[in-house]
Amino acid sequence: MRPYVFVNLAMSADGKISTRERRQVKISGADDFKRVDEIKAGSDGIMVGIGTVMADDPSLTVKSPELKAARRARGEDEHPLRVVVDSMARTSPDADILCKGAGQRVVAVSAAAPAGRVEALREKAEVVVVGEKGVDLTLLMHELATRGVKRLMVEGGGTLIWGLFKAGLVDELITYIGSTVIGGVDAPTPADGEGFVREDEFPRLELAGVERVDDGVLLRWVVKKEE
Ligand SMILES: NC(=O)c1ccc[n+]([C@@H]2O[C@H](COP(=O)([O-])OP(=O)(O)OC[C@H]3O[C@@H](n4cnc5c(N)ncnc54)[C@H](O)[C@@H]3O)[C@@H](O)[C@H]2O)c1
Ligand SMILES: Nc1nc(=O)c(N)c(NC[C@H](O)[C@H](O)[C@H](O)COP(=O)(O)O)[nH]1
Repeated sequence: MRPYVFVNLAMSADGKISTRERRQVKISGADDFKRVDEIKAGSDGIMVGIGTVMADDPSLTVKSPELKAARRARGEDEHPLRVVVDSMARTSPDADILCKGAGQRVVAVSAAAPAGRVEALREKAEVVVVGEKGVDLTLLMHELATRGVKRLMVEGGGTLIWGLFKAGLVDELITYIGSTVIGGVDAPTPADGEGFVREDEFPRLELAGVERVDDGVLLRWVVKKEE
């Protein structure tokens, strides 16, 4: 049992999700940011890796007052459960994702995480220990499902997204391609990590949607399940 997992990201026309210095770049236009807020508000959980927390310090909160009111009217927290995948418990207890906005947080760590840092995080979030060195994403998904997460939005970054594909945990990939060029051989891309090598490892996608949004293109793929 696991949540339905959909990845939502923005990348430049040349396939980068931020600069080589991992500084966040505004790739989405106003309409796409509005769309992102809507799908965030329709999710039970939203997940990022520690690399994204260190680079962007995102709060991952729902921005629209109407969408927050609608969540409250459904008896839900204003913001989805926020999840950080963070093997070594490097998330700062002062991070926006742990401090901004009401709602539940889970920080997923590995058994190798230093006890002191884990304890410091317990003040601000539920800490879930899954995995020996890295976070066991399959076990984490089961943990999130037991907490009522049915629809999980994954924002990134590239290392986490590849890890989720590698574990066969992605159901849908939504990519916004914005009208800018970032460049940089070391700039992050939507799927970083080790990467697949053999063609028979490549996840196969079925194109489910193509839409012009702002000055870019929104592509939606459904991940084909292994026969
Ligand atoms: N444009 C976008 O839509 C978008 C969205 C999110 C992040 N970003 C960018 O992505 C960059 C961060 O990406 P990143 O790759 O450095 O870090 P990340 O956010 O993907 O976090 C990866 C880290 O998570 C931890 N982790 C633990 N278990 C793991 C597992 N099983 N699989 C994978 N990771 C695991 C590891 O410490 C790993 O280094 C930033 O520059 C940020 O701006 C862009
Ligand atoms: N959809 C999208 N378009 C972009 O142009 C861009 N740069 C991101 N980047 C993802 C980033 O990690 C978080 O979405 C923001 O950091 C949100 O942060 P807040 O919740 O507003 O604090 N995402």
